[in-house]
Amino acid sequence: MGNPNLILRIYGQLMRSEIHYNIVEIFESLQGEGFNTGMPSIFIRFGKCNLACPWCDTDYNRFERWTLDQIMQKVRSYTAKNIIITGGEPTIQPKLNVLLDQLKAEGYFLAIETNGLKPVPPQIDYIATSPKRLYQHKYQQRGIPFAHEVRIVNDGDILPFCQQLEQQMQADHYYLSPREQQGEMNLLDTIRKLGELNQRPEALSGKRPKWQLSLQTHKLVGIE
Ligand SMILES: Nc1nc2[nH]cc(C(=O)O)c2c(=O)[nH]1
Ligand code: SF4
Ligand SMILES: [Mg+2]
Repeated sequence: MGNPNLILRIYGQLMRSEIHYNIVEIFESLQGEGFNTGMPSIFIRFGKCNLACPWCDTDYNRFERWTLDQIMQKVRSYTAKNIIITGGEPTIQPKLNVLLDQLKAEGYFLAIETNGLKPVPPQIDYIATSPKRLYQHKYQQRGIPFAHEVRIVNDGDILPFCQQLEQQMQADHYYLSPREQQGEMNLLDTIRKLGELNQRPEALSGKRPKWQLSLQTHKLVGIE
């Protein structure tokens, strides 16, 4: 009879080589947004999304099928130790756990960019979430309860949504970002709204968080 451990290992490897992921792109760049702006990072961008925001900047339905080993080889060819799992919406990717286990086993720090409607896998070290005002009703029903940072895009009458999120989501940092549409950024309107949020008596007295500006700096400087 063969060695049962060896058989299990070979079986495990065969199973893993069968797993495919929907990948839009994998690249190395600097985190462009939020608290970790400037951090060298490997971006793994998954296909598909459970929302359809009109100003979305990602062609998330243009993806290819990659095996776990293909992803790992690409990741190992870069130098950064921070991985940003993004999309599309990465939390709806089947078998994400298997890939995250492998990345963790190889010592990577795992950050995620999620719209915050689905639970975040436990392997993730850093959660950045960008809930969407247009789907406000979904966040009232469900939504993750904690994130390291919340980033809201200023796409209209955003203040009630910001206040809703402060109540329902605990976070270390709260950011408002301008919306970019057809190359136009509503920056003046965004800083005015930051002022409104931060001059509320509850914010001034520390009972409500302070909101800060987050820009997509990678677009401003023309990197990926
Ligand atoms: N440089 C850079 N930083 C980013 N942070 C979040 C990104 C995203 O598309 O999720 C992104 C991106 O696409 N590029
Ligand atoms: S949640 Fe993000 S990826 Fe999905 S449609 Fe909205 S902006 Fe695009
Ligand atoms: Mg992007």
